Amino acid sequence: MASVRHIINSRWLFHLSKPQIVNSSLLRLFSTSSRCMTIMPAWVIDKYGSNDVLRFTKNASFPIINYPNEVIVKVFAAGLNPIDVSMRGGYGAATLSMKRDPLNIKQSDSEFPLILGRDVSGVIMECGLDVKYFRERDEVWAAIPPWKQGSLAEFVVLSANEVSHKPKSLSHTEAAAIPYVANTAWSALVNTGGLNKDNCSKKRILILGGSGGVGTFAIQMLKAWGAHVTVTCSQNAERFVRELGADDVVDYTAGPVEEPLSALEKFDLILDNVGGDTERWALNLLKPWSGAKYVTLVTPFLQNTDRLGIADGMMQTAATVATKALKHLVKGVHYRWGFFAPSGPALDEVREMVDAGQIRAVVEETFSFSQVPEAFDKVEKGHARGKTVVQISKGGDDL
Ligand SMILES: NC(=O)C1=CN([C@@H]2O[C@H](COP(=O)(O)OP(=O)(O)OC[C@H]3O[C@@H](n4cnc5c(N)ncnc54)[C@H](OP(=O)(O)O)[C@@H]3O)[C@@H](O)[C@H]2O)C=CC1
Repeated sequence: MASVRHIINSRWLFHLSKPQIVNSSLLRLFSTSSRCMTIMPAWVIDKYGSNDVLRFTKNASFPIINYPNEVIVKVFAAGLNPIDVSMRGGYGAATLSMKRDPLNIKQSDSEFPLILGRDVSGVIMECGLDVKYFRERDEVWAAIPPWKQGSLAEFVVLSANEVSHKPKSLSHTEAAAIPYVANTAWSALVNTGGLNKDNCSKKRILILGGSGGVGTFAIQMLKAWGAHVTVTCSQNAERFVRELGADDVVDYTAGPVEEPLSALEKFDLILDNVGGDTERWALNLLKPWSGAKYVTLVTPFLQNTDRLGIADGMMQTAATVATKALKHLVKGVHYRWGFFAPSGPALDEVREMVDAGQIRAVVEETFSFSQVPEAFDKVEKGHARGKTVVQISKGGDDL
């Protein structure tokens, strides 16, 4: 399925390489039907700050299909992630603003009003003319890149290559709990870590921070692929992560976690969802000279560009990662940074695992569209046990 989609969508590259040929008078020609809606309800922010910058409006700009490979999705449910809380406070603004497509933000140079929310489950309302893999009324799920307007709104526009058909076995609320953490775990474990369903069966994987969004997904995917999975989490999450499939569980609240971990057989890959001082000891837990990798999701990349500007921030980042990679390479282990990467084809593969009963959605709490500030409060307090989801509009099968 994914390969068919790759072939079909290779046509997009021509159009995407020439965005300058698109002008406003041509925009409507790219979509299969005309629209009369110009505004929609959404939660927006007009400046960076704490929860009080969140503002509900009925007059947010309706998304427009600016490129022929785009689709408009009516949002039934939106998942929240720690990055939404960070972006509300201005995290990544320098880099993300640079990546924002001027055709997909308002005519002003500003990113505001900005719509947060990175996960969506909903139904396709409109397709660009080059979209072959999807049709109007298809039920879909997707993770929205942080440089695009988000899903805390009634509609969102996405590239078709970011979108995937939703698993039939999940409600929209459940489906909205998966795409962002799935695309992140996939990028870190598959693209960066080199794991796949065929090479995991004899591998020992350590997940630092297993009880949150990324961890709960990663445990299930790795167990479906036959890996042995060790997890660190709080003592009160032990049963929860074991139910998801974790083989060994180490309580990080009981004392320095590196001591019990070093008593275990060494690992082939470590996924670090915690950061901080973990780098000081975690790489010693890998099997040296065997291709073993440490992949951390907690990187200073966006902080560097926020603090130093794009050019200096990127130079600082490159220098930091190169120095660390070299330092560990001489000890026989690989040091890597992992990043979220939007991918509809990866979600196609995840859908198959979900519909086969190998991965379940872990929804910790749901909120209504009027409760978005409360949902942010929940995520900001931390101690996640799975995902927080906002139900956006009536009409989904579960709403
Ligand atoms: N680089 C990238 O592109 C991306 C990076 N990330 C980053 O990855 C990290 C994980 O994301 P996500 O899973 O969504 O976050 P969540 O907030 O959903 O989960 C974090 C989990 O870690 C647990 N935890 C906290 N401290 C420790 C510790 N010292 N040891 C073990 N567990 C701990 C928390 O529970 P408790 O405190 O109760 O123990 C919580 O369950 C975040 O820092 C996020 O910013 C996420 C996505 C993309």
